[in-house]
Amino acid sequence: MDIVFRDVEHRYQINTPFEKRALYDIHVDIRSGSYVAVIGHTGSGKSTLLQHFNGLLQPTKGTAHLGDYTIVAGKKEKQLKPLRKKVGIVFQFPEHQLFEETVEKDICFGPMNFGMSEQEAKARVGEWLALVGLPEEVRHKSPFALSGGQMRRVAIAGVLAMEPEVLVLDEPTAGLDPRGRKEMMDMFANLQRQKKMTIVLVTHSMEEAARYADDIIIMHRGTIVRRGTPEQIFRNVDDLIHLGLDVPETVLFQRAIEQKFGIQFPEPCLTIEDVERSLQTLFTRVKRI
Ligand SMILES: Nc1ncnc2c1ncn2[C@@H]1O[C@H](COP(=O)(O)OP(=O)(O)OP(=O)(O)O)[C@@H](O)[C@H]1O
Repeated sequence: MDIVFRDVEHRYQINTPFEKRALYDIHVDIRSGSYVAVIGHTGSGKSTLLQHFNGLLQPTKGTAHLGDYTIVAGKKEKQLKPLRKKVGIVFQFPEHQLFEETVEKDICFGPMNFGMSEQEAKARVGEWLALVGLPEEVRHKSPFALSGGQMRRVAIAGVLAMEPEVLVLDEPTAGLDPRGRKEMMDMFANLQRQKKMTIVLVTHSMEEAARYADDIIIMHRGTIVRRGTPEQIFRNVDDLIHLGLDVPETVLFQRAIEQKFGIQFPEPCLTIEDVERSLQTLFTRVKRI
């Protein structure tokens, strides 16, 4: 399903002394099957934006087209249950929302709530555990007996069990160690490829955005200020620094070497593998001379 926002604004606590405008005139298209990273400072409106993707929040101005749904400001859309199934949101620290006695019960909760029989849900638990890289043995354990990373995988399996078309991830790797982060990010990349899911990733990690996304949105004070491929976004280092954002270390390395030696790398270095390839090409050229 495509997501298309036209002039979407969101104000919290409207008509109260605490009224706060968190989104201004958002105009955005997210194509089905794409992998979009949303980056921006704390308070720039990322979480507010993504809660509009399944109607948890509704625009206070403008229109949100979410697949077959059109949510128009001022007309409270009530029949959103099917949309919630199509767009799965994994909130920050999703493991805090686990509550059942066993992993199996926790994972089955969502699909059963959406009408799947207990028998079918239980029969598919093994498949959902495999999707998030957990062994069958954890099925009958208490989720609270697992490690933090495993608990997070259980929570994610519960969202995947609803077979969403769009998976929205709000800082899914926060608090994980580097290895856990990489495993989790690779898992989402595989899901996007295998299941043709759309992924919207909110992250503070420029490295994650550069490596995994094919499209980047930068938010600043409730608006979208930049949009482009990782190559387009990270080409403009000064612009990112001006916006107060980090730049991947590999991009800074490339820039420092290019400036110091007056050379140009053959390709933008968004990942360590890009650096390796570029250096190999450069050294081969030097050897020939
Ligand atoms: N329930 C609320 N009531 C009032 N204001 C809110 C509410 N939730 C968020 N805000 C405000 O809206 C603005 C955008 O917040 P939001 O959480 O969307 O930003 P964010 O970019 O996701 O931040 P973070 O990276 O810290 O999660 C902030 O100024 C925030 O204080």
